[in-house]
Amino acid sequence: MNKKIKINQEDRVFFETVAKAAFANPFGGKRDELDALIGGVKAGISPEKLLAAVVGQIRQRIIALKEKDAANLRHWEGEDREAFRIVVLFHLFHRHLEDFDRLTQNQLKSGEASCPVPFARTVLGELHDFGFAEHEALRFLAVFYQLRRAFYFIKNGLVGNSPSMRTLRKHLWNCVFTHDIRWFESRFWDRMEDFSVLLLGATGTGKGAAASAIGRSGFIPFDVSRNCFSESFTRNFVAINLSQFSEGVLESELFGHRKGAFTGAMDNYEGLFSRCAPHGVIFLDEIGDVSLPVQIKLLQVLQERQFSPVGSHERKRFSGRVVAATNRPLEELRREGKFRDDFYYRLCSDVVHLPSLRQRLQESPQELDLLLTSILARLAGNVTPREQQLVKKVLERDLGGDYAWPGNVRELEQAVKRIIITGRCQRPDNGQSVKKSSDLLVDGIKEGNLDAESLLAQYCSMLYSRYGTYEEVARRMKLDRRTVKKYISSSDSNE
Ligand SMILES: Nc1ncnc2c1ncn2[C@@H]1O[C@H](COP(=O)(O)OP(=O)(O)OP(=O)(O)O)[C@@H](O)[C@H]1O
Repeated sequence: MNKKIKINQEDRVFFETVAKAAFANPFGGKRDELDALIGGVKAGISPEKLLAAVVGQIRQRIIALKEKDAANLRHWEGEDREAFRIVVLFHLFHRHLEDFDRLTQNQLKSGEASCPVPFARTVLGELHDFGFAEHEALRFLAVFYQLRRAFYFIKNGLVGNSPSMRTLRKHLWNCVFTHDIRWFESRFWDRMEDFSVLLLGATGTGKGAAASAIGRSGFIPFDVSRNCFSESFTRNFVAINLSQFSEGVLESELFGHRKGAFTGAMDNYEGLFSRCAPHGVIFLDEIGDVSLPVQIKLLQVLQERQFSPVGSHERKRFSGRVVAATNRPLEELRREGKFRDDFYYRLCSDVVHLPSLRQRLQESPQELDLLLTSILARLAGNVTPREQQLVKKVLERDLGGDYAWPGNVRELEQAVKRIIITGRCQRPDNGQSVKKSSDLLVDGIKEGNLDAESLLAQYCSMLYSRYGTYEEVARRMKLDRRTVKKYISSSDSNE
């Protein structure tokens, strides 16, 4: 008969602390404190030293258990078994952090084809030696990869350390793993598809970046026969900007069509829902711009998990997750009957609010430095602190410290590009631009050289620079918002 191990009080306290750390949100405030307790070091030391201390402490306990021939699940029972199981998982995950990071980076470079996982056999072998069944070992290998990937993309995809950004990261982590990772591990690891996420926030606040972090962090099973994960995470995220398509084209883009379904349908076409991998994420951007008939079709997909390509009765299954975003006031649209309540409730298992850049800068002046470092690194490779300070000074000189950044991070990116090219950036002046666009319009009318399209486009632009939103222009002109947006974009590109 197997001997059963009982842990002493000191080990029990240690194991409990490890369990708390294992289940804590890594973007929450508590995790570092718990790691410091496990590692027996002071909080606030560098992340690398903290990790080394944690791994070292746990390794010592595991070695001691191995010496007593007790480092296998079969020797444990009840609560002690659960505590030992968590310590082993925590230990193995942290031992292979660098392997998983390398895999993520390789996968980013190689794109669509899933990369080989040279260390997979080692991890599976270690899990087996600690007493995990084969199917559990395979699942934990996939969960380890998912945890590390999610950490990577949530940390690096969204720059900023203000309190509202920290809250956002914590929230995104919960979108991927639920608020209690124990639930995730035991029940939801392959069932997150039923939890749609709605991202709300002004233009340029990073809704696309947040969606991509969630989309690249899904569970992907490991395929032993190919020694790789069944999909590349780059294939697991497919995005569409719904406001770019007219209603007819949009249905084909989403659901695909069959050859001959309409004039011009020369071949079968696979839509976005067919292209989404089984555990993948579809990002429906600008969901607030979608017409009521398309809302009904999307609602059906979310409810029944089935859809038909245009011109076909074939029922296809969709087993991915939906993340949607809009910068439009959904409450207002719902009140006006332009956004269906049933569709809204299907979309919002979780609603994530993206903070404005203005709020972030008010909370933490350091935010601007962090964003500038990241934007400049993306545009110019490594820049010196002095060069970064020059850019910052121009921003302050030309825009002033109180600038509201209505276009948020996207506007900041454009301002930095302008500074690189021209050495300055301009504060948009509504008064001047109204005059400029109205002058252009009047000149065109006087000269009699405007066709109907340009007349409408310039008038829309003039109203837009006066009132600032597509909605208001659409209301005044009694036009649909999408049409207004199209006219304004065409007028901007002709300037
Ligand atoms: N926190 C952030 N850190 C780094 N880059 C960011 C952040 N937020 C936004 N960006 C960058 O700003 C640009 C705009 O972001 P994104 O497209 O995600 O905004 P959005 O909220 O989806 O805008 P829209 O509503 O207009 O579609 C992108 O280049 C993105 O990488």
